[in-house]
Amino acid sequence: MLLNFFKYQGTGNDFVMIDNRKEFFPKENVGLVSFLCDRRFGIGADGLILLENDEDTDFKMVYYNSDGRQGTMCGNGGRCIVAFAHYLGVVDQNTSFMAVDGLHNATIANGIVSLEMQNVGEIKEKSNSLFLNTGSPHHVQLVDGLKDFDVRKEGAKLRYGLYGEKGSNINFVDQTAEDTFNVRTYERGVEDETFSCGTGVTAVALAMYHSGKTNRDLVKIVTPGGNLQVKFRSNANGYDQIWLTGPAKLVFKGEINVES
Ligand SMILES: N[C@@H](CCC[C@H](N)C(=O)O)C(=O)O
Repeated sequence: MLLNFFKYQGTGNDFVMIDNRKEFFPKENVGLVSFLCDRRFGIGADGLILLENDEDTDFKMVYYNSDGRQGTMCGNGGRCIVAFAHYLGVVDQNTSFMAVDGLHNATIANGIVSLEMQNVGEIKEKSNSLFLNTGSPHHVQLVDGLKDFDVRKEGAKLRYGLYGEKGSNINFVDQTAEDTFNVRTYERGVEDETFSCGTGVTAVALAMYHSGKTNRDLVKIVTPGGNLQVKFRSNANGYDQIWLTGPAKLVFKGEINVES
């Protein structure tokens, strides 16, 4: 059987997109999803996303990590699915859609997507790191020499060692200006460094503000795959009006032979 797909990337975090409004995709087939994400035998991606109908919003986002399992929220994937929905004519410039962590508002203009993230409450402070949930769990740690840091090795150590079977995504950070941070992320479910992680850079911006490293509510993030911005409002309970902004692009589309 030939399966139609679209390939998107948001600051180098790449996704196979499938229009599943007709509900044909076998959603519990872990092997199929990991095959489609495989960079040698399949299309190649950090994750796979289904665009589905939703009763109350413009569409529903169903996200899988490249290991084939459904993941928690994906910020870059959320931005890419807005670009995909716009391409399909499902949405215009403003949209709201449903994801695993709830409702998201978003806007798209000239290939730049801004995505509103869920409010964040507690930020846990540990000895040399912070931990928070921005739709997905994130460990945030400042390091020296980020450029040459072994993100895969050190990320895997913390992902399993500190957070057990359930794990966490692990972000390593270097501050380069009052409002600017370089970030490299080890992603759970990909089990490797990715070029960028949307929920991860959101976590970094909030964690850096929380720990006093910056007093800006608009933080610039540089990832190996490109630049993102995170804007937010601090309130008595944590943070709200959190917006993640950056490019999201269609790379190619095609059809792939899937054994049936
Ligand atoms: N790449 C994503 C993060 C995806 C979630 C993560 N891998 C998990 O399931 O924990 C992003 O852009 O946020």
